[in-house]
Amino acid sequence: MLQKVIAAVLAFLVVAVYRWVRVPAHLRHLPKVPVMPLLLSYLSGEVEERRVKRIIIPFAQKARTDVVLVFCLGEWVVHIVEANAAKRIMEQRGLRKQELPAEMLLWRLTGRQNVFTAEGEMWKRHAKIMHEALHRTIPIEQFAALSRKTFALIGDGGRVRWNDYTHRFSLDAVGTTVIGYDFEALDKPHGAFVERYHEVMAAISSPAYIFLPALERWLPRPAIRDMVDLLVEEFRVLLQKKRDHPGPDMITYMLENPEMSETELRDNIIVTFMGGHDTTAGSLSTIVFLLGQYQDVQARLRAEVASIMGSDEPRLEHFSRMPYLNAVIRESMRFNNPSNVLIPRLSDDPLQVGAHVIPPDTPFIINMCAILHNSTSWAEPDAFDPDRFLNSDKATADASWIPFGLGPRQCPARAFSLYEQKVLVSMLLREYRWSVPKDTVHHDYIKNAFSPFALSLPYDVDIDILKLT
Ligand code: HEM
Repeated sequence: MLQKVIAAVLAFLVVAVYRWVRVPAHLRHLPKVPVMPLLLSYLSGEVEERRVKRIIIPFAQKARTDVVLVFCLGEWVVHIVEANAAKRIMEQRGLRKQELPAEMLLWRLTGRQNVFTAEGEMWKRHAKIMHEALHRTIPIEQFAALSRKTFALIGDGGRVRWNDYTHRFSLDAVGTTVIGYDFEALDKPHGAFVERYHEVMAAISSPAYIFLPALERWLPRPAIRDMVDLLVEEFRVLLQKKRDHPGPDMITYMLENPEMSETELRDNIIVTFMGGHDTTAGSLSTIVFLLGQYQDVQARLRAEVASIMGSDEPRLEHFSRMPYLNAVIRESMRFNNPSNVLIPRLSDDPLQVGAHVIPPDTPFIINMCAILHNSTSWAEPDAFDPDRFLNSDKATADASWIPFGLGPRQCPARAFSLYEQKVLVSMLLREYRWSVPKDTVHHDYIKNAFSPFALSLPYDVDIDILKLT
């Protein structure tokens, strides 16, 4: 009897799983990444970047395709893995971001009335204000002041956990320049606000709740919800303070705009805060790690910085005369691209990609990680080689370099973030020399922490740093 029950339960489970992972009829013409390795990867909590490099890229290469079907969050999603195909698609009209599951706690934090999630007229209004605010000036002096503050903390050097500094640096950079509020992350790493933010993000990032958002209904987390609400309230208070003490920042600029409602203002502060620091921090962790690993690149870059900037304060015009710095940053952002995938999109119309047609209303993802490591665009994609942005491959390399996204919704803070990185890296090179310890955890490849937004955030980036005399 017991055997029959077990057999029935097993049969039921097999049928349920088969139905769950079965490709719908209208997508069966597309090359499908095998589902079992994907499921094992999700279950093991593997980060997006590894999954793409280990499973998706090899499959696409073998199948010689620019389009693959990937099972994710209970549905089949089309991934675009080649730069030209991605560009053509993102220029199409009638694209919209797919709404992620409503249960996700993330929405309680960010709301939905912000430039990141809005569509149509609301998005145009928000994007215009954000674009103007971010392009008024590039706060080079503020980036330089924060770099000096970081060096004061590092002192004469020794072994330094660099990713900790990059997070504090980039949080204060976005705080003081965009939001107009000093979170004092460099001065007070354990300040109440910063701690609460990290706690909330760790809870939101729980892989189980990311891959099965319905858990939020089945196993609700009231204590975490309260913490999220408290954080949202802190952002509201911050907005009120900005009303009373306006300054030369993006939030003041938004407040001057009569069309922005209170909720829109608050939601935009939160997404700018979130989008504005982890990405750049991840990138700065990668660059400095790679410069520590490739001593020849570090020495060559230091020589360029010395010849152009000397001992001057960094100025905008210095950076247009530093092609190698530009190449190193581009190559680092390609090698361990900070943001791996764009938010899934839907199209009202069928989309033609080479020989394949993506039916209307099918979720598709621009897989930036796969594109930035696709061997049709990049010779030896797994090698760190800044010269590819300077030599005869430069035109192809520049055209396929898409870490800030594509189309009208690409990152409005691209220049802001690149200058933030250029200032810190050039000043660091003038101040210090560094190397990677032999026992680094990143020996075979750069290890990134799990991120609910599929970011590449290297952890435990220790460097041995020495002050130059
Ligand atoms: C290395 C640094 C950064 C990277 C790699 C990056 C990457 C991206 C990407 C790929 C997108 C497009 C997302 C999509 O279309 O699905 C995006 C959008 C966005 N980013 Fe960034 N970003 C960075 C820094 C920043 C900073 C510093 C800020 C704010 C100060 C910022 C604010 C935004 C906003 C508001 C959007 C939404 C734009 C829209 O939907 O119209 N980003 N970013």
